[in-house]
Amino acid sequence: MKIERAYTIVTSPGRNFVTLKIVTDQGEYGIGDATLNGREMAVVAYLEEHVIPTLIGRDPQRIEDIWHYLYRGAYWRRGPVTMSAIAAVDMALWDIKAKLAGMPLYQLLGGKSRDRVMVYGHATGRDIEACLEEVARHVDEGYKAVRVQAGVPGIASIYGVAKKDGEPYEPADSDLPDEHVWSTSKYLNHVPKLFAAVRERFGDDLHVLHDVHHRLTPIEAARLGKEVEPYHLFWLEDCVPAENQEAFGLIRQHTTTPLAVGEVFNSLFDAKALIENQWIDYIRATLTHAGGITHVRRIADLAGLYHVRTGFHGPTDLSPVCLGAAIHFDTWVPNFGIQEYMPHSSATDEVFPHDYRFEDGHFIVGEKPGHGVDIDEKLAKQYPYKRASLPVNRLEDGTLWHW
Ligand SMILES: O=C(O)C(=O)C[C@H](O)[C@H](O)CO
Ligand SMILES: [Mg+2]
Repeated sequence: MKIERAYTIVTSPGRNFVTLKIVTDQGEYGIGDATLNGREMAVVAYLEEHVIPTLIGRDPQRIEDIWHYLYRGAYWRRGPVTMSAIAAVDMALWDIKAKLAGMPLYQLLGGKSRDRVMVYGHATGRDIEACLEEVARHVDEGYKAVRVQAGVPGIASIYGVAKKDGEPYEPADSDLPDEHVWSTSKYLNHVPKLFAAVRERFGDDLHVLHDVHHRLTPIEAARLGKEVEPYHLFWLEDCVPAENQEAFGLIRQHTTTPLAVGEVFNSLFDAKALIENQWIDYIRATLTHAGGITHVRRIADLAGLYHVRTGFHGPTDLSPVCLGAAIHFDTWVPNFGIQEYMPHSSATDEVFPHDYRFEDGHFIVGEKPGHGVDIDEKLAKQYPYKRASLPVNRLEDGTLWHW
């Protein structure tokens, strides 16, 4: 069996997605998600110019060999563009292999470790009351875990809060980057009130999560972690930028609030020290940005040695292909933690038919051979690409800060 064709499909049913399709000479095909929010066309160029030509004629069953050919063979290793391209190839090849085996992907990985996969939804509001209403809606819809993000008085536009209450949050909302203004002190003085209000209204059993989105220094994160301990968060995410993994060691000395990090990671080496020193509790690197199933499986295995659990990134800027494959992975992986879930638009779900389903705060994995997600190429063509950029963030004095 040989790879006969491979090509990228760029579609934008409300937001941009990049999908790689690999077709064998026996007619079987697989698809992978190659979406890198705000940098989509960089991955398309890398795939079309430097990856796809090297795939033609290869045996699609040799997943591990192809992975190393694209990783070691690239010379310029790692990085979000390279690893998203490798991930898309890897996801498509696992899809093909599972289809050839006539089994759902989770069976190929090792079978079910659980019957359903707990998710967390996104409750956002321009103020605490609006956010509580969104929490209530999620609880009514059966969610057992909710991420809470609310506006902060004195900060005009903040990460994770939709422009209009009740609308989904879409960060890539302009052709060129919007500029937001940030105040750490206003945020730190306000956000503990959000968690107090959630616990007051919804009690102790609801899993509550929060995303700081890389904006604090280690000692500020230590202060926040300590202050929110009475509200026993499920996790505090991306509390500091994680290039310097040791920073989490300082935070860890001050607080028992569980820490999650890694949605921007693209290889095991971004997380190795964090995991081996048990500086974190959840690793967020997911299939599309961290080299696919072949590599993320290794991250999860290392994490499992150190009581670190998976908590895959899962916003609407990862396509249903990534989500579908992730649910198979989540169903298998022994050290599963939780799966992020921002429902895609109905237009997106039409372009990407899938067999996973949401039920009572959990995902139920599908039983179709492969990862269970397809792409309607004819429909995809109706949604042309339009550049969309993530914002940048400045402090009140104009310093370019972390977004
Ligand atoms: O879903 C999350 O936790 C995020 O932080 C979302 C990111 O801002 C988003 O994926 C960037 O494209
Ligand atoms: Mg995040």
